[in-house]
Amino acid sequence: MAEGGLSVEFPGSLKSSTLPPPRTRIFKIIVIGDSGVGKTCLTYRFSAGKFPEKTEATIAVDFRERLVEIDGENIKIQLWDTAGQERFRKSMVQHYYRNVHAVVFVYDVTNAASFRSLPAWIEECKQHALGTEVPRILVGNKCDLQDSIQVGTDVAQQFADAHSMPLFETSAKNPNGQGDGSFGGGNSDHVEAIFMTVAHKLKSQKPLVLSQPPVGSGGTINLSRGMNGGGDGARSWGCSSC
Ligand SMILES: Nc1nc2c(ncn2[C@@H]2O[C@H](COP(=O)(O)OP(=O)(O)OP(=O)(O)O)[C@@H](O)[C@H]2O)c(=O)[nH]1
Ligand SMILES: [Mg+2]
Repeated sequence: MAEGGLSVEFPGSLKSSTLPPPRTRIFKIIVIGDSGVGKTCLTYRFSAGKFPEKTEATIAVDFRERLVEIDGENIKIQLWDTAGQERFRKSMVQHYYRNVHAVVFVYDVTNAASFRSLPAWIEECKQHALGTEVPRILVGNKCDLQDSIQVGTDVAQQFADAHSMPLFETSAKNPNGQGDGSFGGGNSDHVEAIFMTVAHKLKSQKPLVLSQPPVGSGGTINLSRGMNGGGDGARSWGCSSC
């Protein structure tokens, strides 16, 4: 048997064929929001399992990936960590929004201006033909800075409801809520739970049409929703604010 493959005998045939290993679906999730809200830290936290010691403003985009298994299926979660600064975004914006499966909007709970910017980020998505059929979530980051909070949960929840998005409040730095237990879901890794929730949502969406990767694409699979797919809107997948 070829490595990683599966050898099968077809009835009536003397030849055996080698099937490729099962394909790994890729979910492309873009993470957007003002500069400094913590997009790089959140995506790094999910992919590397820790808070980065030092970050610099992202230029254009960084990719972070993690392979997860959901209900026995291998899924690659591909996070597109985009630049918040306009001057670093210009050349790449078109690429961010191509074949996106989900959008994560991030604001900083200690920075009201980053919350006020959210309508502009939502508008940018609309302009790139991303409608409500694409799952979207709202993340308020830096909840560990309890003494500096400028955006309360109530106002954030109202905004999330108005835009049919689940709200998560978390901290890339202290994702377990250690210290005060007021956020973060006990002992579980909250940042992990956020991205896994999105992946579960994407996996449950039906129908998903797998298209063959172009020759030489290195096995990348494009997913597109069928005509009737994803029509339930974000609200139907529940609010997980915490
Ligand atoms: N206290 C605290 N600081 C955080 C948290 N997340 C990020 N930071 C800090 O916020 C600053 C900006 O974080 P980044 O992740 O680089 O921000 P960004 O959104 O990627 O910024 P751009 O790349 O410019 O768009 C860094 O100094 C981080 O250490 C958090 O949850 N808590
Ligand atoms: Mg960044």
